[in-house]
Amino acid sequence: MYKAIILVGGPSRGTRFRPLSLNVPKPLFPVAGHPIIWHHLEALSKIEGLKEVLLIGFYEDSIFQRFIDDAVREFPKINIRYLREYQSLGTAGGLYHFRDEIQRGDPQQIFVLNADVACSFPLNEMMEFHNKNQGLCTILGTKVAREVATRYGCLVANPENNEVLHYVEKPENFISDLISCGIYLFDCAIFDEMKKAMQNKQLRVDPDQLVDDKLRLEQDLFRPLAVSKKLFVYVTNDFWRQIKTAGSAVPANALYLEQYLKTNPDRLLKNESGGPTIVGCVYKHPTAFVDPSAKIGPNVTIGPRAVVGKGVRIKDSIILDNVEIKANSCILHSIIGWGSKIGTWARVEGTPITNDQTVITQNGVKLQSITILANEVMVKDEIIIRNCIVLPHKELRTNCHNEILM
Ligand SMILES: Nc1nc2c(ncn2[C@@H]2O[C@H](COP(=O)(O)OP(=O)(O)O[C@H]3O[C@H](CO)[C@@H](O)[C@H](O)[C@@H]3O)[C@@H](O)[C@H]2O)c(=O)[nH]1
Repeated sequence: MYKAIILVGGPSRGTRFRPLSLNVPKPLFPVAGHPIIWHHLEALSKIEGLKEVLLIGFYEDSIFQRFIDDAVREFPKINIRYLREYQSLGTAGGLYHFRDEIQRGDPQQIFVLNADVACSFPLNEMMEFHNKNQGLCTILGTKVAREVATRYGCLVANPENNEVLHYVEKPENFISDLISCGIYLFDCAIFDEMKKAMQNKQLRVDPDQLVDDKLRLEQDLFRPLAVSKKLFVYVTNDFWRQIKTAGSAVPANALYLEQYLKTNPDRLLKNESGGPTIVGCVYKHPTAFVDPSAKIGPNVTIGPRAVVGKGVRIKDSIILDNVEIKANSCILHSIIGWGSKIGTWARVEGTPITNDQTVITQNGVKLQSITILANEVMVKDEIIIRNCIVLPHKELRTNCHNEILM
């Protein structure tokens, strides 16, 4: 029997996801028509013998209830629960705190998944790899561009057997382009290692060292595991990316839509006579309406009850619930928030992003990125909004470029 944990974090961690996280906790933000962590559940549901998924975080208890109610109907073989940390305990702190709950029923192995990633989740392959070596933990790893590697947990592995020789979390200088995807498979003996790590932390009396009560997988567990030759990496060449900023939901959307094309093409819109023109991968919620004269795609998700008018063009964007886009408007590289209204002949445009930007402004200037309208924003007829982040309930009557509109 197997179990899985999704580390969902808490409200204080979603700040880079603003303004969208003002409306919905980041793990529940819809990407490719489903909450971010629904994709984790879908992947976990394909593991034979996986009985329980625990969401661990420090959000209020009620936050995940509706999602869980829907998910248990959709994935009936999995028991899904939320366990709340009384405060942020760190990436291993919650696991350690709830260790009895996690080990109840004696699971053979436990998957631990960061919530804020989009991935093909090659979990069965990880498991096969894990069972062939002598490790306590297998990390899913991937190669990234050298210039961004230091933003992640970096690994140096033995090319013969993929044993991790060296692990450094977000090193100051480049050590490797092989990084941790934040997806792990553990044997239950990891809890003994956590106990040791916790004791070491409590014993540490170096006054110069900033001691807090958090236990972190990356800093407190992986280093000693690498030293004792119990840490391995399974390297994937399939898709993976972080979802940190609000804008990064758009490229994540593209990855999942392209995956649908391979695995569930029926989830995507097709070109049909009398229907809108579809370019590439497009997901539309069944309750949304798109006028047949509109041209949509590639990489577009249209949420529940959205209405897309005549002659509208949408590309590389996420349109959320209850949005109305009036005739002949153009939406490119943008996220249009819940209940927003775009007038006729308007243009809302951002810039496509490649690697996730970690900052929004530089020297007081808004960097080129995805344009984001929060909820209930109104863009008047013929207005152009380019490279902006717009906070909730704004009414935009003049053209705006490169601004954060509060
Ligand atoms: N339950 C809980 N979850 C937490 C806590 N702190 C963080 N998390 C969750 O743990 C995950 C990692 O978050 P961060 O601590 O912000 O780390 P990071 O910058 O995303 O880096 C991590 O992920 C990278 C891959 O995306 C890794 O490369 C890196 O090594 C590290 O694991 C996220 O899903 C976050 O919600 C906590 O105190 N409690």
